[in-house]
Amino acid sequence: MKENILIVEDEFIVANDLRLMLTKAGYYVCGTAASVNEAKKIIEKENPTWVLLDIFLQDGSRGTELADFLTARKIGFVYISANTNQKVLESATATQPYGFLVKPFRERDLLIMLEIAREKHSQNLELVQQRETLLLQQVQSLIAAPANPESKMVHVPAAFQALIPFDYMKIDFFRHNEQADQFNFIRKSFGEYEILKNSALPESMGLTGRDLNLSKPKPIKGIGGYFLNGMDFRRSLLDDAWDKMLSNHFQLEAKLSHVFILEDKSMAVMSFYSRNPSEYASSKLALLLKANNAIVDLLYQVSVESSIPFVTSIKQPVVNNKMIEVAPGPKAPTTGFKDIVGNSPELLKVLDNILVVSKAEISVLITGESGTGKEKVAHNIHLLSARKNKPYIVVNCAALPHELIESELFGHEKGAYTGAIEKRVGKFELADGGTIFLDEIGEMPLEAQVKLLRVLQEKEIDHVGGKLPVKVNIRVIAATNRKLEKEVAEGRFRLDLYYRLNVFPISLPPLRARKEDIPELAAHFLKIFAKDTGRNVDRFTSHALGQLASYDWPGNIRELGHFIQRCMLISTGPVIERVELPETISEDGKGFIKTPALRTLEEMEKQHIVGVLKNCKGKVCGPGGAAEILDLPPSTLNSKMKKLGITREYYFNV
Ligand SMILES: Nc1ncnc2c1ncn2[C@@H]1O[C@H](COP(=O)(O)OP(=O)(O)OP(=O)(O)O)[C@@H](O)[C@H]1O
Repeated sequence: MKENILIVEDEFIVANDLRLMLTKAGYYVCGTAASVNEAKKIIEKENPTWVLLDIFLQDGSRGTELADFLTARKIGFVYISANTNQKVLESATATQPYGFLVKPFRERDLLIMLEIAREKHSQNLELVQQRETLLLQQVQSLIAAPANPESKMVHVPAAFQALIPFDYMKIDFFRHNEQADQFNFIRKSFGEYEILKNSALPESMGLTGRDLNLSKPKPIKGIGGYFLNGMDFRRSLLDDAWDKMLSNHFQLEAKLSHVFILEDKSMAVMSFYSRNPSEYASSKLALLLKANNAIVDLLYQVSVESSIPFVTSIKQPVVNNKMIEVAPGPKAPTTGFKDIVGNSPELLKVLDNILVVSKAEISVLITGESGTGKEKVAHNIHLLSARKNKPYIVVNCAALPHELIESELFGHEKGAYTGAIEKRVGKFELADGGTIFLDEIGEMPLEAQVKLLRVLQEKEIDHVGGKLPVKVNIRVIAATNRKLEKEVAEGRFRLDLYYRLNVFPISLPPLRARKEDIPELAAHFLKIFAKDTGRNVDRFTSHALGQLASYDWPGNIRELGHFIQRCMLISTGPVIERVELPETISEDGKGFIKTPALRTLEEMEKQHIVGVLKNCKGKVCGPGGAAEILDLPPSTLNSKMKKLGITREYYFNV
């Protein structure tokens, strides 16, 4: 069946050009609208598969205004605009389109974008479906849990966290439009919240009764929900003293709020707040709406059956999570993560994402500097997925010899080329039924990228020298420490492959952006190495921990791990009192600051490689590259650099 496209474009010539290109390519154009209102009428009548949306329309309406209308109907849309102003781009991106085409464009760009959008749309529908199911399951299992209302309340935030991310959440219960109870949930670590009831939160912020009277939460004006991101949220604070107080205290930048009418006609408002200024979107409100009945039942249960007396006075005693008896609610997801340590908000966000995406079958692209834990994240996604009992195959694309890459990935037949004396099963076939993790995907040569694209599209591989394609059932997780958008722009990475892999991006923060995780990581590594070596070293002094936290760790967690291993080996007692920090890049980025520590062979090797890389202006392989000068195969140099934690920061821009 032909795909049905609506064009929302007020410039006749552009609209006509689009119509001609699309018709020629086999699409059916069901209409052209010059305004948002006109578009809505056509959409109701024609139910298009796709809408191409201009952003600024002459009647003053904006294409972005249609986004919610289309999302609610599960219709995919892509923007076509001449305006690439960052603010416009940001507001368009917040509506989660399937693509963005900048005018003027070529016919080919339009068609490729539509093809990618189609793929993304179908994967997105799967993700939406999976999120809806997950939220419903979590809320329903909480309703069914044999626990008292207070205990259930303790588990409410964890049921929502991964689906509607927040740093702080509150539930206000209203009776006869008067506030009856308020529960505040402050995220502390994965699956752990501080819960403060009524006046306990403002009191904990040091506010007095007078402040509180001035900043009471606003009464409910209407039903339904809304969200405010970034500037819109900040503007709303001008006439919402309560939110202003909260946002100042917790550095909040976005809010999503929804009113639920309970069985006895009382009301409950769930409000989620995030430090991320673009956290919320209509898709998250839609999620709450989908689970509306279950959420209403849950909120009714915890409000009506609550044995906590309704509090009208700010003098009521504090009720926090330590005082509420905790009974078994839905299974806490915390237990599922293997070898991941840390509690910083940045890491918690990553864990939320792992939880959500592990249940879907879609591709994941993990980005982050070297040593930030990309492989750990990929492995955890596999372990939490339905494929957990099937193979998990790791391929380091940087270490594959260029001439053998296809045979390594896809396998070869006996005699396919000189030296192919045996048939070889490739990594994709080994991963059949399970997950393949393509590490350092940015290093994959263009020819192999074409083949990979085919595997993703057709779900089949061709053996080198083989006659027939072989079906494979695999989930692909890819990772890179490169900026793939830059690689695409410079022609080293295929745009279509990028879009296919980037269905669900997870970005890992560098260690310097989450220094609060350093003490926990340090203790974690110490424990592991003490066990491995049988040495009795089990603590750092706070001075040593302070030293560790003061360093930027360009090699991230891997470098920290190696360093702690060395500290342990040279320590003479059970406590590491102070550390000699590794060499670091000087502020001008040009040289090392020397520390008086005696160098290990590894450090010498590292310094030598960095020196050569600097001389080669960062060129690793090819003529005049570091590998040639060091007389090493590029794959060996790459793995040495990885092992020694040599990242681009060490040798670039010098
Ligand atoms: N959150 C974490 N908690 C504990 N250990 C971690 C964590 N993240 C990473 N590590 C450890 O740090 C090291 C590097 O992690 P990993 O190999 O996953 O990083 P990477 O980003 O894939 O690196 P590269 O880009 O070089 O391939 C490993 O030893 C891993 O066990």
